[in-house]
Amino acid sequence: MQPDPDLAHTLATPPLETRGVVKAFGGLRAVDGMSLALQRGELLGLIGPNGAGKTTLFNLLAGSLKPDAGSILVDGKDVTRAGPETRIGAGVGRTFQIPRPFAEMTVLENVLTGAQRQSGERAWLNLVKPGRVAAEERAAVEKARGLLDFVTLSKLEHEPARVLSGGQRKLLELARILMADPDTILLDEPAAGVNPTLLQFIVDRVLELNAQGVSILLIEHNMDMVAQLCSRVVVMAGGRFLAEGAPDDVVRDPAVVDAYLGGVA
Ligand SMILES: Nc1ncnc2c1ncn2[C@@H]1O[C@H](COP(=O)(O)OP(=O)(O)OP(=O)(O)O)[C@@H](O)[C@H]1O
Repeated sequence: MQPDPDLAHTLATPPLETRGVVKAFGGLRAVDGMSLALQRGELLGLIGPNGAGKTTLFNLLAGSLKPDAGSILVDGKDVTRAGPETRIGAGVGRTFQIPRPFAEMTVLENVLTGAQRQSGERAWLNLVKPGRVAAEERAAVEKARGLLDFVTLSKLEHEPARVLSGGQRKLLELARILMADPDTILLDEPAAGVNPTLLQFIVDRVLELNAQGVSILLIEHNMDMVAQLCSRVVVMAGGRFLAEGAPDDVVRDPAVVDAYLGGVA
């Protein structure tokens, strides 16, 4: 059988890439010419000391910030000027270091907010084709329930999100972004503030998503978790690329050790 050139091209194109991206806040270059490519199906770690620019880079990748220079590509297409909705539509999902669910909405309703725009939001269609809208809503609820099952929050579906612990909020957020069927996920510190049992569960879910083919970029300070999940990590310091390699190797790299001790700023 002949190899499919389109498929080969798709597989070789990084799902997410930055080229020379710069973002300054006043005089501070939080991200300073950063280039990075996530490979398809990869689970890549992004580490670096506090203030290295990791979260700012995530905000640029997710479209909530626009870079001052450089470009951002999703599946090889330039999305530098596109907003967050377009990035979600292009298959990029993002979680936050501190998730903020809608506290008074139920757990199930929170997951449903991750669904992409549906016919029901178009009032005219609701009037002329109410059956189609109702069927879409039923399908969305079914999908949301399946995702709550995946993150083991099913028993809490009718509870308001405010009752959830910090770790459960992270799982809820994961379920919410999965509603949009992302090909690529940006995970911002999934381990922070999570108890060890839940942490292992989150690790397992992340591995399962990756095994299903989802490409993942992970910011994490917990190096045990990074070592469990990632075969490659990129180190940022002072807004710039500092090093990359296997987790065990980069933590021994003198430049990386120096950056964590405050040598690079
Ligand atoms: N909105 C903003 N306005 C001004 N400065 C900002 C803003 N966001 C981030 N910064 C600054 O940019 C730098 C990079 O911050 P960023 O949060 O991206 O780092 P980080 O690597 O994610 O750090 P941490 O590991 O502590 O979360 C820091 O000096 C921070 O104070």
